[in-house]
Amino acid sequence: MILDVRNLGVTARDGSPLVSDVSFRLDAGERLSLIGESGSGKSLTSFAITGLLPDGLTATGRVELAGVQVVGAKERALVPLRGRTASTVFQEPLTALDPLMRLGAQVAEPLRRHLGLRGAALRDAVHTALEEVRLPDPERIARAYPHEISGGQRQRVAIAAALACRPQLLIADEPTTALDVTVQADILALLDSLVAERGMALLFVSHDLAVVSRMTERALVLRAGRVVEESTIERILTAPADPYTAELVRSARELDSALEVR
Ligand SMILES: Nc1ncnc2c1ncn2[C@@H]1O[C@H](COP(=O)(O)OP(=O)(O)OP(=O)(O)O)[C@@H](O)[C@H]1O
Repeated sequence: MILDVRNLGVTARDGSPLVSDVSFRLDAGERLSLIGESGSGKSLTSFAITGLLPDGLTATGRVELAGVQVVGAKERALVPLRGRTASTVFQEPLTALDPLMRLGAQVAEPLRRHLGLRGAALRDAVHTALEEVRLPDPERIARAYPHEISGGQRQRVAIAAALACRPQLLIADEPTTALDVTVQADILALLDSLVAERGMALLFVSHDLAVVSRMTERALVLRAGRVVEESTIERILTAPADPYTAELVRSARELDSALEVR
């Protein structure tokens, strides 16, 4: 098992609960989505897995990542896991990328830190990482700054950096929400094939049922920081057990049919 989350809680500075009693497991190579409306606790749950909660928030319960208990761990114990055991791809690639640093140097950073690569070996590994996310002209991209390439290309670079050290778990937090729809489909296809080729586990965070059904077969539905349902996507779409899930499905279908009549 790569990830075992048991009774995870996240509390705010004033003690109010933001996430409560969330439990799930992921085996090596397994995929799961976290779905729910805005504010339901999807991102906080995914941040807690690598110990990256925003300042002032506290996690309780257990998160075992490749056997390491993350909740309460010292930062020193978590740094070797991030980018190596588990990596996160965020909604907005600019949060992961430094605007003032050449893209090649940013992809190089995890390769240097975790794998100790230097010189020509490092350059080759950066080139390979950029090629693997199907970026044309990796040499040019490596020399460019984030603002010099498109949003879709930036997300590809962020994915290259996240996957450069071959993590066992990829956490994708709304990875296509900030992108144009046409680019969205390409990025989803890329993630899907990389996860499959490398046998990675995937935790896919999204509010969009259409996107989720493209990426995973199972989902955990969150509402107000609690799990309301864990089921196959098929079951969620056809026979949602919880009234809230039914509502999510209904509004997704409404959106769909609104598009069809145009
Ligand atoms: N740094 C913070 N301090 C206090 N409350 C926070 C903080 N970050 C998030 N929250 C609150 O925690 C709850 C869960 O937030 P979270 O970001 O996990 O939701 P989400 O389901 O990912 O939604 P979205 O898709 O909008 O990001 C929300 O009510 C949010 O306002």
